[in-house]
Amino acid sequence: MNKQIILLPGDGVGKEIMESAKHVLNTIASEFGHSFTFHQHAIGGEAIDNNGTPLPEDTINACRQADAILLGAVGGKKWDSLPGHMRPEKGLLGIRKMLGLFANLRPVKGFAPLLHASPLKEDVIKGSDILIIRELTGGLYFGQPSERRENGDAVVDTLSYHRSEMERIIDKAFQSARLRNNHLTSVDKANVLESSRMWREIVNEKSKDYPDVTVEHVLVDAAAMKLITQPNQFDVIVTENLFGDILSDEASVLTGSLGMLPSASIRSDGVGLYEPVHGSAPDIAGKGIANPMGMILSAAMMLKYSFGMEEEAAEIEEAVHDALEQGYHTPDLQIKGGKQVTTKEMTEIVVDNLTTKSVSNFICSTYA
Ligand SMILES: NC(=O)C1=CN([C@@H]2O[C@H](COP(=O)(O)OP(=O)(O)OC[C@H]3O[C@@H](n4cnc5c(N)ncnc54)[C@H](O)[C@@H]3O)[C@@H](O)[C@H]2O)C=CC1
Ligand SMILES: CC(C)CC(=O)C(=O)O
Ligand SMILES: [Mg+2]
Repeated sequence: MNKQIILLPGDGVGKEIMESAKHVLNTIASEFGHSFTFHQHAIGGEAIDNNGTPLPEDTINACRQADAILLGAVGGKKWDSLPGHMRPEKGLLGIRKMLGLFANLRPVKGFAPLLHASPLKEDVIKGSDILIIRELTGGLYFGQPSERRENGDAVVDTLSYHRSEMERIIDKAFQSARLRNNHLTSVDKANVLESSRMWREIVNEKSKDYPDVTVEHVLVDAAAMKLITQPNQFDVIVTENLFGDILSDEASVLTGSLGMLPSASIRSDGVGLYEPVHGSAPDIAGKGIANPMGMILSAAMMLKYSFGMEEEAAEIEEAVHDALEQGYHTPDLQIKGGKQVTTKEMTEIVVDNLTTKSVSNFICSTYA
């Protein structure tokens, strides 16, 4: 199966961890007999420097024709004083919007070997397995006007949603809950925001179409607290853009590091952009120590959601699990003992686990 994959490494650690994803995907291709063709394009700060815009035309065109897109991260201090429309983050927001990638799936499932890597108590996080579904192309990040007024002394950002934008993400969340444990938590701020009251109404309307799914409404401030005190209470969480952005970084604490979390940004026809949840991590960029797991697991999500390669995705997840079980970890994971490794070393260990696994599978199937 030949697949055209667009790579958008972006800025900071984005470039370092994209190499990891490529290496893992090349290994999967040779182990499973697939062909992945990579096309690299600029986005974010790098694109501002080279093309004068965070989202060049040729990047947009390439993404439109791709089978799937992998993105590292964008942003950095160098571009922080640019006007809003010229910032690196606008490139990422722009590609999400242009491709209509309205559903951002952020699974938060700790790997057993990392239970003790979280600052939270083991018995609190044990067994937690959450899917955060974040609306990705509406709300405060896109609403207009968004501007300074009165010579800079006043400011407005706009939180705007159309009913249809809420309906499609809420439907997606109910469908996802059906494939898991049939429990949906809708997070909003309906005690204050009109947009949240409309969101809540739609969740209640839609719940009639999914009578097998239990629904709970939780206000976002309480949800932030419950996420780290009773994470086992959650199955699928659905929420709007800003709340989902914040809650997913918070939820990463359950897994030991923000560097562990992958995500898929998809639309209904399976086209998707896959990226780790974290940003360009300027504080560690260039040191070769970024945790590549969130990026590698994003590549696994790509195989599963865009290419239907479930077995290949599962092999990557197992190789990641095995690397952690063998005691390897990048410095962001606060683990006593074990073996601290660099981004490149961690990637090689995952690749080794993948190839060893295939060899032992081959031996098993040949001599069974
Ligand atoms: N999707 C994207 O491209 C995102 C981009 N950003 C941008 O990234 C830049 C930095 O933002 P921050 O607030 O610092 O968030 P960040 O997510 O880049 O970093 C937060 C903390 O997590 C650590 N971290 C993140 N990824 C890691 C990894 N793979 N391995 C080890 N440690 C990791 C960083 O070292 C830092 O201490 C900003 O310009 C921001 O706009 C932020 C979030 C998402
Ligand atoms: C545009 C991004 C920088 C927003 C973000 O933090 C994210 O999508 O996780
Ligand atoms: Mg974020």
